[in-house]
Amino acid sequence: MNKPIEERELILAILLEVTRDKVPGHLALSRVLSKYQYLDKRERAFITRVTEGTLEHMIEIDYIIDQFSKTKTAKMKPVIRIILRSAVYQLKYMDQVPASAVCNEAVRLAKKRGFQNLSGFVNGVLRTIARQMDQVKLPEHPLSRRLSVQYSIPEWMVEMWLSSYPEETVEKMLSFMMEEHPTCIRFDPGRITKEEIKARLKEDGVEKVEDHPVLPYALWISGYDYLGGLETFEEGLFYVQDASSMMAVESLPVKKGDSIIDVCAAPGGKALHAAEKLAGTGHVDARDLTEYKVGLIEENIGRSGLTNISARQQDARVCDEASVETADIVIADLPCSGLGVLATKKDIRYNMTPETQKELAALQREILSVVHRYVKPGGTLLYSTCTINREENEENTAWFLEQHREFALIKEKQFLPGIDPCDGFYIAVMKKQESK
Ligand SMILES: C[S@@+](CC[C@H](N)C(=O)[O-])C[C@H]1O[C@@H](n2cnc3c(N)ncnc32)[C@H](O)[C@@H]1O
Repeated sequence: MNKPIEERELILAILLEVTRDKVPGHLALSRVLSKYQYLDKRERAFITRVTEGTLEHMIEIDYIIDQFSKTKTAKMKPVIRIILRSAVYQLKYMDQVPASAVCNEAVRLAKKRGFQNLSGFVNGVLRTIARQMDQVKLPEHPLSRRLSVQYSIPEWMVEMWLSSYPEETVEKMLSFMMEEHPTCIRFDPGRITKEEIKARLKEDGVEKVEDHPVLPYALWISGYDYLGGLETFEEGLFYVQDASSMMAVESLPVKKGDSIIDVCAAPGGKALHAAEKLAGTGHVDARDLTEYKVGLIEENIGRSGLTNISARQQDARVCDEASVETADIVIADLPCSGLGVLATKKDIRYNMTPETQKELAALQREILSVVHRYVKPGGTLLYSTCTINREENEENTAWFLEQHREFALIKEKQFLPGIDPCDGFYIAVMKKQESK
């Protein structure tokens, strides 16, 4: 079997799922990698690099294609558009693949997918781009358009951030979102020491393991093949979680014996972290909307070996009367637009819209209006999101505090990627007054 063609067919299938069917990129990719286990390390790396890279640079790539093609990318057939996009990514960003091979494989794939009539078009556009790539200039004005093309972030997002943060901060954020970053993991120091987990990761074939600069139980790992294939992962010796999420739980006054409710817990990152902090005491009640999501939390609880945490299905918009004033801590890590994690989830930027953000901000208010009631007098409410958008973050917290004078803001922080050593993330810790 001719391997290069097969890899490119898989890349086409993944990118179609993501761009046409709106399947999250990391899911589409990991499904293919786990289905085609026989692919070797190099092939898996190629598929990962081209799919992630194409998604990451898609606005820039479309801009390049549109300079040379009479039919603009927006008007192209989805299969042809994807074939061109992934080929242009290889031409621009992968020196090790010869330009002629990129063009030939793209033409061959177009024919194989039944577009014999467009193979000349694919060939012509790609060979022109290969010859003239160096002459492509970024648009100069306005600034939002230049940054949008340069960093492949939709212009409306760039405009939103430029209206909230200085230009220099926005450019640092955008630049961070384009870079490759190691995977951040959390281990439980109550279960394994840092030296032991580092040694086990090395045995598992992980090439690089680094200490996180702030959190003693966080590590950055890179140079591994497939995470699900690592023994340390199977044994539940670590949990993949960005440091920003860890800092959310770190900012809570967790004490032994506490009763904690996490109202939107799946897949369980913060709930498990909180349960670890309880060190075998107290209880974490981890909830989510659907049975499927509860299953994900249960899978992670099973791997963790923790016994002071359980999962159940509960719609956070509906008040669970039995929980009112029962929790020392309520974690409300709510569904959000996810713009803080664009460095890892490359496709969110293309699926999010200002309208959806507004709907999410309203949903967050609806959930907060219900779940604050679970906090005991003197207890704590954590509101967090993994996004960078004042409407979902600071404005929602201000609105909540205005409505609920019994809560006081203890800590508020917007982590910014490229500025803080983590993804973009928002935390508001609020304390409920003691009963009179
Ligand atoms: C940001 S994620 C939570 C991440 C989680 N806290 C962690 O650290 O792993 C938001 C979660 O809210 C859940 N969700 C959305 N609407 C919900 C609702 N009405 N009730 C409960 N959970 C909901 C989603 O299924 C999703 O799992």
